[in-house]
Amino acid sequence: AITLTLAPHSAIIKGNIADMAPPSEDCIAPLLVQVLKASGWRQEGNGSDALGSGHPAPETNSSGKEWTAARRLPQALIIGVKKGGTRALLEFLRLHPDIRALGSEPHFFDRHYARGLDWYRSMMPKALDGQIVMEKTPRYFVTVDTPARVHAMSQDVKLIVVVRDPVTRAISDYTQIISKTPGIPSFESLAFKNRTTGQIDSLWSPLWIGLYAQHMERWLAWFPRNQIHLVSGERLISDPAGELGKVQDFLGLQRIVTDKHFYFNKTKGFPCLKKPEGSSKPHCLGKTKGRTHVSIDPEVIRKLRDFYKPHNQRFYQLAGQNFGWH
Ligand SMILES: Nc1ncnc2c1ncn2[C@@H]1O[C@H](COP(=O)(O)OS(=O)(=O)O)[C@@H](OP(=O)(O)O)[C@H]1O
Repeated sequence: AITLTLAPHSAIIKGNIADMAPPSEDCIAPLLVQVLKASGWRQEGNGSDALGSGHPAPETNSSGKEWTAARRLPQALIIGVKKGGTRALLEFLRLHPDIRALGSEPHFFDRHYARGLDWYRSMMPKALDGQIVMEKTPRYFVTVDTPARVHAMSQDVKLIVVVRDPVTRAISDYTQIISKTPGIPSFESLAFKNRTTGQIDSLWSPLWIGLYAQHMERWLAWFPRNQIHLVSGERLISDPAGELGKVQDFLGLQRIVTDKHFYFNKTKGFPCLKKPEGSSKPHCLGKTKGRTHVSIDPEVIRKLRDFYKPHNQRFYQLAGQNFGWH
């Protein structure tokens, strides 16, 4: 819980709201958040959210509105895709004062579902009334049971998917895999069932994850299209503020994260934050984000592009937009 020490002029907050003339309670909740922020209160949850001590009963005023931060289940999830740019999106969204995001990936719906919703809630950062709680676990997008499980938690949850050219995504994925397990077979030998006939192994995880239409259809069996927002991984790099603007609209938030927050770091080759949350120094994502990919035979890339063409077309139709992957 947060202890409030407020100047006398803010005694309004301690009083009985119901007894008071305007400003109305609805005006005061955001006001309180502003007061808290102005007084240096920071959001927690920079990736170190440990298994919490449960969720304390939040204090309420006479009208039942919560004044202290409490742990709540997420109202928005970044469900994928792996290597799409999910970390960048989450870190950029954290700049928004109305978002409280868990820094680590909880993998609740795919790995830890048996621990139950109370466990999941206890993992979340504390949030004030009106703030949106969210987390990202890119594997959710491709795990078969996840849409039904997410739906069982909330029918209204907002879902975000960052998608990226599946060929580039697969190479990015493999680059990470080989960095963790050096000596594994080459990309080429894993991507093909038979290199001579050119038959592709679509069940190899780095390729299978890129079958976006197939995964999207599973989500659409549980959630309406307008509850799923697609972010272009390519535009998240070329125009982060533009993509962030659309995500904030989707979440029903004011556009507070704008081009003022980003600069393009030429050395890194990616957009970075001028001032990330809780810091005054510019900040780029870590070394594992935006790394040099293993080089792949151009002929293999051409074959993969041919393979994905019909899948991408089907995905564009489901998405109602063309992501321009050729
Ligand atoms: N601003 C910024 N800085 C650095 N990297 C950025 C940024 N925006 C998007 N990206 C792209 O994010 C890719 C990693 O995606 P994810 O964070 O989804 O990866 S993971 O699934 O969590 O491992 C990562 O993939 P690689 O380039 O293959 O490393 C980046 O291309």
